[in-house]
Amino acid sequence: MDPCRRKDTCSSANSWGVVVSHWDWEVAVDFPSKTLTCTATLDIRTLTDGVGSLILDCVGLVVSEVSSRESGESLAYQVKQLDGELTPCLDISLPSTCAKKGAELGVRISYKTDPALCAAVQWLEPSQTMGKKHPYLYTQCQAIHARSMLPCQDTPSVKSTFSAKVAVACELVALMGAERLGSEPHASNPTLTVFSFRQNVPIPSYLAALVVGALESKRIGPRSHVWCEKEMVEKAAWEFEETEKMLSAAEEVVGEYLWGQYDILVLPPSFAYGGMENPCLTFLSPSLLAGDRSLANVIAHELSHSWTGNLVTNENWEEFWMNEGFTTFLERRIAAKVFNEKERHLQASVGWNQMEDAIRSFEKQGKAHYTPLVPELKGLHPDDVFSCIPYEKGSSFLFFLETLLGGPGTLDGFLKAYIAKFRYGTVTTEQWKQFLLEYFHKEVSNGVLEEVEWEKWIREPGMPPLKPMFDTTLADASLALAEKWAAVQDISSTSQFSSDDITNMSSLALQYFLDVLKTKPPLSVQVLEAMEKTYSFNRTENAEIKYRWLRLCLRGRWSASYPLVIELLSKQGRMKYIVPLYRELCECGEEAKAMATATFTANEHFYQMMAAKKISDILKSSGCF
Ligand SMILES: CC/C=C\C/C=C\C[C@@H](O)/C=C/C=C/C=C\[C@@H](O)CCCC(=O)O
Ligand SMILES: [Zn+2]
Repeated sequence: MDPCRRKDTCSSANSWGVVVSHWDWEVAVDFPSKTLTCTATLDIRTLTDGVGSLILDCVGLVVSEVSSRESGESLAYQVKQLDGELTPCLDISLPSTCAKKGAELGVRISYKTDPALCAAVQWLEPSQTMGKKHPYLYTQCQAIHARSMLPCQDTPSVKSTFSAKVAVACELVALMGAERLGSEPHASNPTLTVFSFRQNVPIPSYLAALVVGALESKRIGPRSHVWCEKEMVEKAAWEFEETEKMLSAAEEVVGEYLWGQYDILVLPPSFAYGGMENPCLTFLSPSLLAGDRSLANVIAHELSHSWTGNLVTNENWEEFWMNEGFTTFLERRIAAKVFNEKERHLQASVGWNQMEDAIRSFEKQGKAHYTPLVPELKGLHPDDVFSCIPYEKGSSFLFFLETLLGGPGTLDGFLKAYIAKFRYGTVTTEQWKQFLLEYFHKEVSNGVLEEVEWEKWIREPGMPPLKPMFDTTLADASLALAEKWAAVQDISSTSQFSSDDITNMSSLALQYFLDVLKTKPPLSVQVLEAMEKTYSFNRTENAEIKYRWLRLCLRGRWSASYPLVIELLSKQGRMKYIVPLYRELCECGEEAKAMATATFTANEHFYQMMAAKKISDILKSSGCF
């Protein structure tokens, strides 16, 4: 093993000795049994002499046969759990023809997924869809769930191309994060249609993505469609109409878009994330459909991953900020181009406050070791460590470097060169730093970067060593208003407020306002009532505002807000909202805890598996069960 190459602590694969360069996937989707019946043929190549086996990550896969594509011979295999590894693996004995470095083989694996263990796939009943007639499934593989639907080297350090054929009932449509090659009737079963796909850009396993449902599409740009159930198509097409503008802005900064199509899929509300950057087909939560395009920055974020993350990929999950910090930075460079520089600064300020909240929350839970930009993950599941910290600390770090190097836009040339150098491969913080220091060698010799406390930014837990100078023009009014509300002593003084206070505030400025209030002592029930009367936050359609508002209500123990919290928790599976709301609800006393438990029990199967696990952990640690 290359001693400079750090082992991915989240994968058992022997990818130091053998790599999968392409996988071909044949899938039959069976809704009644909630299983995928598959054959995966992996093209492997040995990297050293004497590799006797292919070790793949594998969770709950019921393997029926493994054979060589070339000879048809069966290959011996064993599913086992290696000491110190997070999940089981499939150990396949390789034939003697693979003994030498550079040997190639097609390894064919027939298997079924296990509905109880397949965290990658969410199966929805027709009743859980908008149309109510057809079932639906979608996948979420990041960080390490691909192994529950595909035996693979489930580490971002390995990238492969793939091809796939997916058989589904005739009335359904299958899509993957790939080029769509078309569909045809199944050769022997007239009730099935087979959809074909190909991804020619090598991708890590976490970007494998599949969706099946009664999907329709509408074109929203020269290289973009929006896909969803037909009931939502028009609304989604309007909300995300500015996609092409954002794509073009990104291309100005980081170079040509290399993936062909950039489509968007709007999922049912159980989807646990705001968005997922699946190649060629971004997956989005319907919580972004605010009706006023105010949450479309998530599109800027997801499409930015087409460069930072999907082309240049974090080498392992400890390096997650190489995906997310860079993407958040690029997302905001797009905001500066499409809107203006001040908007970019407001986004960064809101992000900074979110990061502070996440860091304080981990510290309170005794998990400060989750807060460095590059945390140590040995023995930890990436889902547990996930937060906005790599996004915001990472983006703030880049922002700070940009300030030292000359201000807005001065990193753009560097970013383009960085993408060109590392594209189709992976990267570590150390490689990035070396490349940055070489690229800016003149500035370095002039001492411009001398004040950077690299180790503090990169390795130390807690808040970064300094806060970059964000312009506060668009935040000032929110801050002043929050200070006024926080200062209310006598309820009669709330007559100074009126709905005009917020008429000219953007959705983001309102988020800033509510975030500042969250850092203050809890508002009293009377003050919360007055605020509701003045601003009608209970009725907002904007999910970012709603969840912030409800958190304030819970902190103020306003029991009249509990039904609204329960309603959100029952309709929405996005973890960014439901995890903090469950946590806060559990702090509101025994009655609220009972409500939280009942809500979870009723919705456990609506939530994605990892979301359900996270919430169940919160309830357990709160003594709910
Ligand atoms: C340093 C952290 C270590 C590992 C984390 C890696 C992966 C975490 C895993 O839980 C998956 C994350 C998937 C994220 C997908 C999309 C996000 O960008 C959405 C952000 C939250 C939201 O807006 O809803
Ligand atoms: Zn992202």
